[in-house]
Amino acid sequence: MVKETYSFERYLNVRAAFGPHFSPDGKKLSFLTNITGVAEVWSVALDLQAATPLWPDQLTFRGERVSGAVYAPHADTLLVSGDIGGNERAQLFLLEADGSSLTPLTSNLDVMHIFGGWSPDGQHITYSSNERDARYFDIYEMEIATGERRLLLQHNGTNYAHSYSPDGSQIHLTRWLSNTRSQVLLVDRATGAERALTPEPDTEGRGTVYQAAAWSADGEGLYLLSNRERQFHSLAYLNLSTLELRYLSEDRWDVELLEVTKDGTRLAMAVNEDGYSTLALFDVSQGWEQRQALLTPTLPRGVIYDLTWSEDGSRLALTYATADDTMDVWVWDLVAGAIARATQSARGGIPRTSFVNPSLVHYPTFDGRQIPAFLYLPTEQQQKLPVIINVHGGPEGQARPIFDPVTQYFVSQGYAVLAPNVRGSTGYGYDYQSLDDVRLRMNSVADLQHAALWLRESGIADSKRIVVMGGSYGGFMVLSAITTYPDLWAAAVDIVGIANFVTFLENTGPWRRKLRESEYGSLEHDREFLEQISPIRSVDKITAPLFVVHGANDPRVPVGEAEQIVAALRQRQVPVEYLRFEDEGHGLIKRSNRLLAYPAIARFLEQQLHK
Ligand SMILES: CSCC[C@H](NC=O)C(=O)N[C@@H](C)C(=O)O
Repeated sequence: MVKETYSFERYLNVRAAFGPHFSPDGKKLSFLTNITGVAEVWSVALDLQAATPLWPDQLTFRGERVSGAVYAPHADTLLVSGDIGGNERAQLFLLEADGSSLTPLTSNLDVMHIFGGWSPDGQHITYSSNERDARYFDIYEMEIATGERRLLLQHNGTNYAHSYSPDGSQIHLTRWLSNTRSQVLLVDRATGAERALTPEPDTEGRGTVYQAAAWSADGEGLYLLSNRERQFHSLAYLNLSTLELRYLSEDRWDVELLEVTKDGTRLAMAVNEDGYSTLALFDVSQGWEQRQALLTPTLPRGVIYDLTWSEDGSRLALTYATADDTMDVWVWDLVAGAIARATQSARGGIPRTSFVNPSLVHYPTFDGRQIPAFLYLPTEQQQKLPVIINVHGGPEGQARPIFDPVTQYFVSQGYAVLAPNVRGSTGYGYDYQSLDDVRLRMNSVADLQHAALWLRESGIADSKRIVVMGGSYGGFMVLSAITTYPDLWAAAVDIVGIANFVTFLENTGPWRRKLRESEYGSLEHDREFLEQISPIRSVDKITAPLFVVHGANDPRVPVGEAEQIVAALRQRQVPVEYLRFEDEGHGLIKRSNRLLAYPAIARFLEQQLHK
């Protein structure tokens, strides 16, 4: 039987739903979905006994990305965050839960507003913003009824508001010195006094991260995740009186998500085990030592993106995806012991059975390490294939077995796709994540070289048809790979990538420069090294045809990075195609733009690999 193949457009029309939040009465679930081409807020009535979910309602019609929606604690309204044109300058809105109105709460379109949480009485919200100084995030509070806001905590650093204490008197925030050094603090709403709950981050030596804190019901402590003196982020309890941090879980892998019910009796956590998520639920009503493991749903191996409890703690919503099925919102009913798929995102009319799951492989690299990677193989042929090495961004990031329509399309076209977690990736411990820092940068690019060598030696790859593709930091990796190891690649695809570390650090959003210098090196101390390893410096080495995509509004990797590499290559007669999108930022989030870019990339690769 001839295998049915589907156009790229069909794959790019696979929808996704994510970011759930229960209404206070638990009868509705809001979520984000890109059904209309970009993420908007929808809601669905919850009748988990219904054989199929009830029809959802669309609540926002911005035509621009919504990045979050959170119900107020005692009203049928939601706090919605969204930006314009991918510029990440998120604004805050108040949405009536029937979709009848979307009222802007912030109006300065030049600054970022990052929602933290609702006050327990629903009268206020806390958020962080760089309104005072583009380089720094301060903590603000706004009275919803009047729109009046006040600067609660001013600090020349990166402060993110997270939540109010159960009694509403304190706001919990984290302060970030770098990507690996943070601190937990409280700010008193009445006095504005800040109280450090964990030590001020060291500027030297090993960093420590504290994150994802959840209040205990009595407000006496915070459950949180930390890697203090550990390789992996582990569950811990911070006593607010003594400031003692007590680990509650062993660190075999990163605990990546943590949510506690409002009454503090139930705790949900997700663990990232070699890229796959496992869920654990506990009754902690008698304290952690007397915890009781609760029944968890049986789900196929995949990735949990977020967790949220219903007000009464009887249900847990989670966004879940597997490599062979799109992201959707599931609801676990702890009373009924039943799991239900609350959203049913369309798969572009493509049978789920045609999507493939990867295998987790490990390949040897230059220093004897084994690099973990997810390998997707076409079902028919599995040798001497065209291969795409798809490099994740970050570098603090991780390739995981999630649904990616671009990967699935290329596999359906007979490509193998390898998604490596080169050194510097998260998910494998502090030391592994540090193996690419600053002067070690090019070792991670060498891991890409060895991925290509392994694919050739294992017979999977046709050595003349190996492509390297990547976005953001992954785009840097692409450009670095084709300048450093030019003979390996038949073609390359750079999406919002860094071409020049000096101009990138000079021009990236001022609020992120210091944080990113901790990963890459600083303009003050490492300029010469950064110039030396910047791909723009070695454009003369490039022979691989290159496809470049960038968003004009990119606040992270300015579009000038793409312009530089394209201009340089056009002077050298290297085949280069370039798509610049005026209504996008750090990546393509609008389906209309994805429908232009990705089929063009596929045609480009077809041309270059079969010329
Ligand atoms: C974890 S912070 C940076 C993640 C982001 N994603 C893509 O790689 C990013 O912007 N990375 C690069 C470009 C950066 O360091 O700014």
